[in-house]
Amino acid sequence: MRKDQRGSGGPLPPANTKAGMPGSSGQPTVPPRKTWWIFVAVLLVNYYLMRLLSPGADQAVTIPYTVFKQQVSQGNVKSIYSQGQNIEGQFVTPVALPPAEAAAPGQKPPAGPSVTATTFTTLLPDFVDPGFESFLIDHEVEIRAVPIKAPSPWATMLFGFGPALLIIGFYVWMYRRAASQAGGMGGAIFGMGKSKARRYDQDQEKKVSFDDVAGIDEAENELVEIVDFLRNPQKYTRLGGSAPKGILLVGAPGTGKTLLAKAVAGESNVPFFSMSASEFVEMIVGVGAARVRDLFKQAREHAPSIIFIDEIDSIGRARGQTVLGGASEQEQTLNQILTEMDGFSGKEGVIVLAATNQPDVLDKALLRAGRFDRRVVVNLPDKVGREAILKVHTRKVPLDAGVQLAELASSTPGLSGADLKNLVNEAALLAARRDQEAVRQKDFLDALEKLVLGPERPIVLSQADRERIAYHESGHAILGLLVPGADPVHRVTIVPRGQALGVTYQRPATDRYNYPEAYLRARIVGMLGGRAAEEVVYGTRTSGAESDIEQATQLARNMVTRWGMSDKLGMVQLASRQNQFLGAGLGRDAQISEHTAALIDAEVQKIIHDSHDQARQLLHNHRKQLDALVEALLSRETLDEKEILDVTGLPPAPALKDLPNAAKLPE
Ligand SMILES: Nc1ncnc2c1ncn2[C@@H]1O[C@H](COP(=O)(O)OP(=O)(O)OP(=O)(O)O)[C@@H](O)[C@H]1O
Ligand SMILES: [Zn+2]
Repeated sequence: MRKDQRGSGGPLPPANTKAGMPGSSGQPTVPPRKTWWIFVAVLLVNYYLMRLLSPGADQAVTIPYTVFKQQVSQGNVKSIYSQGQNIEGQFVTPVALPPAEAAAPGQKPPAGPSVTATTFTTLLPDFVDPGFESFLIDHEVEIRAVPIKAPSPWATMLFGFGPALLIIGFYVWMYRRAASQAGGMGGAIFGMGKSKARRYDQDQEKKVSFDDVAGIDEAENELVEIVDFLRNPQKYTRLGGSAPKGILLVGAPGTGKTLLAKAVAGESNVPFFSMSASEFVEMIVGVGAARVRDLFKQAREHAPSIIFIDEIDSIGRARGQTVLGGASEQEQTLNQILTEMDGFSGKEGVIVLAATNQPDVLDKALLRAGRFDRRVVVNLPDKVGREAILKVHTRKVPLDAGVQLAELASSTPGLSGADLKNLVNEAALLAARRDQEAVRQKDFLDALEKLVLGPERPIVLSQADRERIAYHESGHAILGLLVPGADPVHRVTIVPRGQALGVTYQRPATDRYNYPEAYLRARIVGMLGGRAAEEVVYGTRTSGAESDIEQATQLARNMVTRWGMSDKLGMVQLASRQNQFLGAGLGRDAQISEHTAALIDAEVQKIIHDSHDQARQLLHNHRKQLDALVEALLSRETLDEKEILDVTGLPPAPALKDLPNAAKLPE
């Protein structure tokens, strides 16, 4: 019950957000942990190189003063260098020393055979004899001014510049990685201002045509003209006209805006430069503008061509209104785009397509004539559209004869093209896991459930908890059958899924574009049915109604503040309009007085209160059916539409149009 969610269609509470879409934007690369290991390895290699390159460093042995004097008198010491009492020197011929005498400084004498050494160190005793200097000169020992163990010039250089080189190398390498991950041309360190735009025309296999786009015909039709222009520009420019320079594709996430842009390129057979607007802007000021310049330069060189800028809202946000810092960089980038678009005449044959799902935040300057003055709205697909999209994506999937894409399309209102693609993919994976040769309808339905409600969650619940959840869900389901106008109940389950401990899955029978007040009230009554059932049966409350309460309140508030459905407040706009595509509120709030705010709260409470009473009353009157459904759920866990009707003996809820007075709910 905790966070039990109810499937719902249409844009009321956003029915579902986009699920599992492949991310289309190149995120700035963060060095992963692995990188640091490589860095450490490079340091180690560096260290060992040093040791190799500094000669004699490890062969020098410490010898007693007596041995040193003995070697000098034998004429076997070539040169020495002294500093204070320390003397280091070189033998003429290497000397084999017994292990006890040949100990590297600070180390225990090595065990085993004697050590052969060419360099040595020793310590002068305090009482060194006065004739020591002439003794050395007599035996032709060179007294040097520089240490014998001076590192080779190579080592000096490495010591001096090594760390700096290493760090520079590391950054170059990181930068290249980042650039290549962003899919880029020009990954050198000096290529910062390069656009990193991807060209799609080159790999023919990935070429997209209008055949791959389905269910968004209006948008497609508007772009057909563009394709024609790109194919033979002369036809249009002959009489002095010029093509549109910029077209803004506007629509919810996953509706196929990118796909459409690619299809335009594929159909017109011109190079397609694609870049996500967020990729323009990096931390360094001025890079964005440079990338824009480079992108447009490339496009012009390859004209006729298409530039596609995804997520343009991330830089095209009205200037001076950015959320966080970085405004000036973003403004520069935006200004550069405006300059570039003003710069070409429209006869070069470069067309700029841009996509956004927040058209209302865009800077007005972008939308002026001669820039993105055409706007193509890409809507969520309707039932026919969804079927067409399913057809496209099942082209290469072996389907069982029993698969009915039309039926699937009607139970997926609110899903975008990307969602549907994902659905087909999940179903195919499921069928493969079930060792089938073809994908069956059931695989699609199970995949849909997983997609909309999340994967099953294996948690163990006590018998008492299960019963309580069963009552909660049955409460929703029974009201879905009783309240006229309620959406058909497709499924009830007490298998925990995603966030939910149980789910009642309701979907409108057809796509809805306009919501009668009675329908909205029926929805609220149904949403409150879970808690109401618990109250009727146990007389106590649990926290399990949280998301029901949230959704019902939101809906009631919209009725009052946006849709003028409160008699007390009337048709006054009391809340800002929502973003059509994201469901989030728009920036500017409607101005309301404190008095009005209090009235709104009272009206919202009244709707909720009345609906709650009604839910409790209806369930109280149908306790027998409620108990029957709970019993079936406890033994079978999941029931589909037909089973629900069988178990309860209730007919499906009557449609609103069958009622004499649709605005009022029956008692
Ligand atoms: N109308 C459609 N017909 C066929 N496939 C579609 C359609 N819409 C989306 N898809 C599938 O979904 C994928 C993702 O869609 P796309 O990236 O074009 O969406 P978008 O609108 O650009 O989304 P976003 O706003 O998140 O960038 C496409 O590659 C395509 O496979
Ligand atoms: Zn609930």
